[in-house]
Amino acid sequence: MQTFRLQRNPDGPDRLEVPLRGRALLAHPMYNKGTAFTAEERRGFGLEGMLPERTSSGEVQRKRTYQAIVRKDDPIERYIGLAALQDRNEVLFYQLLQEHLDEFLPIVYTPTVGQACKKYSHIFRRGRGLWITPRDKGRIDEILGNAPYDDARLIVVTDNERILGLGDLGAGGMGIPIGKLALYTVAAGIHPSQCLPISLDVGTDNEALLNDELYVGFREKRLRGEAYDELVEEFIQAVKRRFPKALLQWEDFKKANAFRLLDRYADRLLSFNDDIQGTAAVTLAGVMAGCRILGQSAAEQRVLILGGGAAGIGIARQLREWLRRDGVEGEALTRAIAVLDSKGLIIDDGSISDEHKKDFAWRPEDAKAIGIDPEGDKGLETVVAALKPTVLLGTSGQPGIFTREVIESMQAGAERPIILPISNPTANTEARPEDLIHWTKGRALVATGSPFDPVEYEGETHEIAQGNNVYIFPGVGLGALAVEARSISDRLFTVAAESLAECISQADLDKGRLYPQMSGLRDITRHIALTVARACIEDGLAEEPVGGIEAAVDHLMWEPEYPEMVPV
Ligand SMILES: NC(=O)C1=CN([C@@H]2O[C@H](COP(=O)(O)OP(=O)(O)OC[C@H]3O[C@@H](n4cnc5c(N)ncnc54)[C@H](OP(=O)(O)O)[C@@H]3O)[C@@H](O)[C@H]2O)C=CC1
Ligand SMILES: CC(=O)C(=O)O
Ligand SMILES: [Mg+2]
Repeated sequence: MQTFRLQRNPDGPDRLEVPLRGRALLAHPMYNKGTAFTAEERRGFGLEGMLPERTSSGEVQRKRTYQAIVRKDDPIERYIGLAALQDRNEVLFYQLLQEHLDEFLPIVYTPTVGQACKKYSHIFRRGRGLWITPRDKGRIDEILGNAPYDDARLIVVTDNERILGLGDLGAGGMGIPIGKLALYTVAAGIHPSQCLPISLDVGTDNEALLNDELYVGFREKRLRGEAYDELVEEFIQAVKRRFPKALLQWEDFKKANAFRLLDRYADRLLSFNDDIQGTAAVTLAGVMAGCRILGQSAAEQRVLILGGGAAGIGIARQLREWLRRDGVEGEALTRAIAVLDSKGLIIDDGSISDEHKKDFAWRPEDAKAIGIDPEGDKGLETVVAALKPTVLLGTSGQPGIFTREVIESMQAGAERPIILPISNPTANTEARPEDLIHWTKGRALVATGSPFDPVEYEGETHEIAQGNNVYIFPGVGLGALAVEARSISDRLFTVAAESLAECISQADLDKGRLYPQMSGLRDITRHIALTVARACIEDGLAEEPVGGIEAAVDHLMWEPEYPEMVPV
C-alpha cells in the first residue's frame, strides 16, 4: 500500500509528492496528467519524447476527451470509455463527470452500470478495487494490504447477490461499488485515493454465469450459512485493523443478509446499508415534497409499498417514524402503511419467515377492517382498492406491475397521487412516467429510481426527478467522516431526508418535481453533510472538530484539479 501525499491548498493548486518517473508515471491514473503535462514537468519527470509536443490546456484536454467519449452512441461503449479514462487519469475523469453530470450519471450509474455489471466478464479490461473469495479465508488481512493506498476512508462492499433489480450477477456486481464511490467523489469530494470498492465474491447461483467460459469470478455456488458469516466476520476484523478510520457502506446485498449484517455490525463498525437506510431517506424526502406541493400533512397519507425487501422495509421504517412525529399512533399507524411482498399484503398469519417483515405485518383483523379477506386475494389491485393509498411506492424490481387499472383505481381515492416506482435499472421500473402521467391525466406526482425524460401532456412539461439514494449516501458519508463519527444511526437518515427536502426550490415544487435538480448535487451533499455532522455531535456520536464543522466538511471536499507536482 502506498501513502498518497496530497497537501490540500485552499488558495491555489494542491501539492502532490510524486515518487514516479517516465512510463510508470504516465501509467498511474492518480498522477498522470496526459497531454496536460507542461514542458517543465516533462523534463523534470523523464517524460520528454513520450507525449506529442503540444501541452493541452485543461480546457482543451477536457474538450478532446469529452468528444472521444460521446462519439460513441451506445451507452455501454460510453461506459467503457469512461472506465478507461478513470483508469488512465482520475482528475480528468472527475472533471468530466462533474461538468457533464446529467449526461454521464446515467452511464456510470443506473441504468448503464447495470448493463455493464451484466456484461462484466465480456467487457473486462482492468481490475479496480479488491475481490475477496472463500479461498482467501485466513488471508483477508493480506488481501486488504494490497489496496492501492493506506488511507481508505470509504469502503463500498457488495456480495453481488441483488445488483439493482437484476439479481445475482456474481463478480460483475463490482460495477456498483465502483459507481457508488465515483459518486462519493463527485458529490462529496472524497478523494479517490480514499475510496475502496470491494466485492465479496462468494460465488454465484446464476447458472448462466457459472456456465459462461468467459466468467471471471469465483466459479462456485454461493457460500452460505456459517461459512459465509465467518468470511464476513474475518473481513470486518481486517477492515478495522487496516483502515480504522473508514466508513463501510453495505450495498446490494439480498434482503436476509442485508438486514442481518446491518444489525450485526452497526455498533461494531462505522457502517450503514445504503439500500435500507439511504433509500428510505430519499423516499421520505420525495414524499415530504409531494405533501408540500399538495398542502397536505403526513397524517393524511396512506402509503402502499410494493416490495418487502431491503428498500421496502427500510422505507416503511422511516415513514412510520415520520407519521408518528405527526401524531399518528396505534391502529391508525399500522393501517397507514401497507407493505406487499411477492405473496401480497404482509399479514401476520404465523407464516412469515423473513424477520424484517414482522414489524409491518398487519393483523388479520386489520385487513378485515378495510375489507380484505386475509385468506383470500391480497394482491396489489385488491389492496389499492381497499386501502385507497395516497402514496404508492415500488421497490419490487418488477417491470410494469403498476398497471393502468391499479393507477386508475388509486386515483379514484387520491386525485393527485404520489407515485414513486424506484426500482432500478430503467427496464425494471414498476411503471413508466409517461404512462403514469397519461393515466392520471397529468395529475400524478412522479419520481423514478432511474432517470427518465420529461413527459409532455396537454401542452405541459412534467419533469421527472430521480428518486435515488445518490441524493443521500454522499452527504451522510461526508458528514460522518468529517466529525469522525463512531457509528451511524437511523436518525442521521431522518435529518438527511429533511435537509434534502429543504433543498428543493419553490420553482421546482411548482413544476411538480419531487427532488432538486441533479446538477446541484454537490451543494445538496454539502448541505446534508453539515446537518448530519451536527446531528452526530448532538447525539453523542462524535465530538465537535477543532475548527468547527464547516471547516471539517470543506477540508474533505476535494475539487478535481491538477496539483502542483513535487518530485520525491
Ligand atoms: N432508487 C433507489 O435509490 C433504490 C432502488 N432500489 C431498487 O429496489 C428494488 C428492490 O431492492 P431490494 O429491496 O434491495 O430487493 P430485495 O430483494 O431485498 O426485495 C425485493 C422485494 O420485492 C418483492 N417482490 C418480488 N416480486 C414481487 C411481486 N411480483 N409483487 C410484490 N413484491 C414482489 C420481494 O418479495 P419476497 O420478499 O416475497 O421475495 C421482496 O420483498 C431493486 O430494483 C433496486 O434497484 C433499491 C435501493 C435503492
Ligand atoms: C440505487 C440503488 O442503490 C439500487 O438500486 O440498489
Ligand atoms: Mg443499491
